Amino acid sequence: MYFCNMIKNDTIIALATPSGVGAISVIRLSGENAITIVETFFKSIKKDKKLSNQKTHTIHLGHIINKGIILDEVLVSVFKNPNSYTGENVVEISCHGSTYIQQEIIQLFLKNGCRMADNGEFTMRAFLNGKMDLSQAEAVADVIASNSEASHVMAIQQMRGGISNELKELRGQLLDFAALIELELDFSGEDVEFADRTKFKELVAKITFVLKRLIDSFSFGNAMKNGIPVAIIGEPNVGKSTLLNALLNEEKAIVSDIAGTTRDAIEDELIIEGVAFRFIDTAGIRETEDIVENIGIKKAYEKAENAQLIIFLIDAKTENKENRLAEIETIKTRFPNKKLLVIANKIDLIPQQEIENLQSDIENLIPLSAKNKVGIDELKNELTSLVNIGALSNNETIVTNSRHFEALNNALIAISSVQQGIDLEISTDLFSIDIRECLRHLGAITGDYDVDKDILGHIFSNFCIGK
Ligand SMILES: Nc1nc2c(c(=O)[nH]1)N(C=O)[C@@H](CNc1ccc(C(=O)N[C@@H](CCC(=O)O)C(=O)O)cc1)CN2
Ligand SMILES: Nc1nc2c(ncn2[C@@H]2O[C@H](COP(=O)(O)OP(=O)(O)OP(=O)(O)O)[C@@H](O)[C@H]2O)c(=O)[nH]1
Ligand SMILES: [Mg+2]
Repeated sequence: MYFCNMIKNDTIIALATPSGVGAISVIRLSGENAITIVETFFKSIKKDKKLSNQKTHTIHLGHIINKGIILDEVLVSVFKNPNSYTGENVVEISCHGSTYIQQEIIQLFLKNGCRMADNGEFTMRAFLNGKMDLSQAEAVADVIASNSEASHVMAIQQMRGGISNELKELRGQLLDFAALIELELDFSGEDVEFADRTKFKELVAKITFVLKRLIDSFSFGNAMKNGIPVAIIGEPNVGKSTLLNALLNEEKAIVSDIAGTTRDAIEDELIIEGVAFRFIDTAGIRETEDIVENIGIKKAYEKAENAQLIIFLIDAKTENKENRLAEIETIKTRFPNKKLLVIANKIDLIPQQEIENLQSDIENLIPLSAKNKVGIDELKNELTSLVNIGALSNNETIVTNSRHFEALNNALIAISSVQQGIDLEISTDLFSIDIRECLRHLGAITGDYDVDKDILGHIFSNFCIGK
């Protein structure tokens, strides 16, 4: 149903700026009749100036007038098919930012030949009219959502065609080979070879290489986009919630000297040096009969399991030093594949000499006092150094979209079958199907190949209105 609207080329309208009061609001129309609809109600300050006679990419001052009543003084921008964001006729009306004016203007045009745009419908039209490919259109939503330098860099790179450029040429070359190999099949009686086998093998190897690199980039890209999850775990009362609050600079979690204060995991995001981290404070881990606390402890382990980084917090002041070393070992064996940061909290309670002893006992230990906010900056530095953001500055394509990730994996499976076919020297007609399969998955990323209408509807429904 959602999509039914979308395939029409009627004229759509939406507020392009946030709803609410602002200095100026922009109302955007797109479609065949956008210019003529606005023209009916727009009176230029220049005598006899008609919008439909104006050149594309021009701006005009005048008034929106309905039945002799001036609604507002506005600036109107005209974009003419095909030279616009959507590729259709587009008009943008910059009016004063009162919600009353916004609504009156939108209502006026709704009564006169427009309909409300669905979420993402402007960008969907840009895609359907060939202004951008599907992965670029998807990146528009990421650009809008980006809230850190890292997620912004990746989204802009994608919007400018990162993954598309990387795949376009390879897909084109594979398509050529597919055609040649299928041509050979037509001559199957005769022993002809149109497709150069050596070059074909090189291409398959190259595609495999590029796909693997893109697939590998996803876990990094995904973490950068959504924030790197950092679980804070440790025994009750060691100061996990205090640390969360100190990092966020906000009293987010309840702190008390009662062991077992935190039950539910508490999360919040913090951007450090342009990278988003998602800190997760958890229930203190211990043996207990308390049912609710036990649920919290189980959750703490789950959070650690799903995190990229684990902060294991210990109390700097303890009688039982052996026990503490054993605990660190237990955490290391329980989460062998995680980056683990061991932090000793409450150093304000012990003398300097003991801090140094601790550091020589425990490798890479970070000493701090969460309560007094001592050592927090050192922890932040450590966190950023653990995240290798080199890939970002190298301008490498990083996959952040799970739809692309899935398509890349499917393409890799298909190209691996092709590779197997080559290795086993089986007849080409048996693996030409796999070549087509690979092409199909690569094409799905850029929208060059039969992307399901439901998938399109799904992709664009996640946009905000007016985009
Ligand atoms: N006012 C306004 N600002 C905006 C947008 C918009 O639609 N309106 N954009 C919306 O996301 C972004 C800019 N993207 C745009 C991309 C293409 C065209 C455009 O008119 N393209 C034509 C002509 C290019 C030219 O010759 O200058 C074209 O592609 O043919 C406009 C905006 C961000 N800022
Ligand atoms: N002296 C000192 N006390 C601290 C420090 N950090 C936390 N505390 C105190 O330690 C007690 C426990 O702190 P919490 O942050 O609630 O500890 P927690 O690890 O979240 O405890 P649970 O939620 O019960 O697992 C509180 O009384 C804090 O004020 C510190 O750096 N120095
Ligand atoms: Mg707590």
